[in-house]
Amino acid sequence: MARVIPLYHDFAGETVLVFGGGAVGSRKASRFADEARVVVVSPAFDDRLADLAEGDYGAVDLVRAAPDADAVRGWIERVEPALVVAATDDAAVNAAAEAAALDANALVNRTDVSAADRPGSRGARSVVVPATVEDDPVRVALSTGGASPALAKALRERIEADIDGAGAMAELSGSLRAELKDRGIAPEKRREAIRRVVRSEGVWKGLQKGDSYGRQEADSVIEEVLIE
Ligand SMILES: C[C@@]1(CC(=O)O)c2cc3[nH]c(cc4nc(cc5[nH]c(cc(n2)[C@H]1CCC(=O)O)[C@@](C)(CC(=O)O)[C@@H]5CCC(=O)O)C(CC(=O)O)=C4CCC(=O)O)c(CCC(=O)O)c3CC(=O)O
Ligand SMILES: NC(=O)C1=CN([C@@H]2O[C@H](COP(=O)(O)OP(=O)(O)OC[C@H]3O[C@@H](n4cnc5c(N)ncnc54)[C@H](O)[C@@H]3O)[C@@H](O)[C@H]2O)C=CC1
Repeated sequence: MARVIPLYHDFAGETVLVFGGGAVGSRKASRFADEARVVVVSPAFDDRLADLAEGDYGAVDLVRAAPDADAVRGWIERVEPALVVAATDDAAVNAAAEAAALDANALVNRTDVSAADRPGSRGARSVVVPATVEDDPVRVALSTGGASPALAKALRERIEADIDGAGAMAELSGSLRAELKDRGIAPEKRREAIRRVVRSEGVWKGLQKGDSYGRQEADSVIEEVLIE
């Protein structure tokens, strides 16, 4: 089975080009609409895509066309995407989109190929879209190596509850880290203080009540570390 490593990409100012406007193409388009300009090329569009184009998720361009395997290359050259998503129900078109994307130095997400169909390396620019959980600025990416997307979804739903409040914890511990540095606290003490804050049940519970409660709890955890 292909081993894949999760990396995080910044697509601001970039374009994601999706071939295929069905159930899968529209899920991918909505996934990327907050992160990038999205163009969907397809002869027909899922209802969800029409809602997305009208909604406030950012502008998704819907282009009505059914390029054949030869014509997808021209679309990629014109649109210059950072990522191509091959999500049509035509395997030859998806394969052509993958090849043309790689030739154009773009990333490619092939939605119709399982890990079992890809023995050996898939190449570093052939990417898997993980299930993601977000509590800004915290992001969890989850993959089953392509073995079971349904499991990726189920695990994502479990983790959603686990990381509730992680965004606030990231903000709080990030600013405490800067403050301890400014106060000239020695590096080892600083690290120990932050390590204890992010593991403190009291701070997590405090953050659920509000940022200032979390802050108070964190301050007492830190004072304990500093007098040790
Ligand atoms: C390889 C990969 C390529 C890629 O698309 O990137 C891929 C491929 C395929 N998916 C298939 C099926 C389903 N995919 C989902 C759902 C998701 N699929 C996603 C990713 C991936 N899917 C990549 C691997 C991810 C990993 O490593 O785990 C998620 C995580 C992200 C996203 O797509 O946004 C998103 C959940 C998002 C969320 O909810 O958080 C469901 C569940 C549902 O719809 O309820 C089903 C039906 C149940 C099932 O079959 O498991 C099929 C069979 C098609 C057929 O029937 O022939 C193939 C093709 C094949 O395997 O051959
Ligand atoms: N990655 C994933 O999570 C999943 C992947 N799949 C695979 O993804 C593919 C698409 O699945 P669905 O969206 O459910 O199928 P679908 O049939 O709902 O959508 C396919 C879309 O591709 C469009 N299309 C056909 N020819 C085209 C062309 N030449 N250029 C551009 N668009 C074209 C169709 O008009 C349609 O809108 C299938 O091959 C399936 O095996 C299926 C389920 C989940």
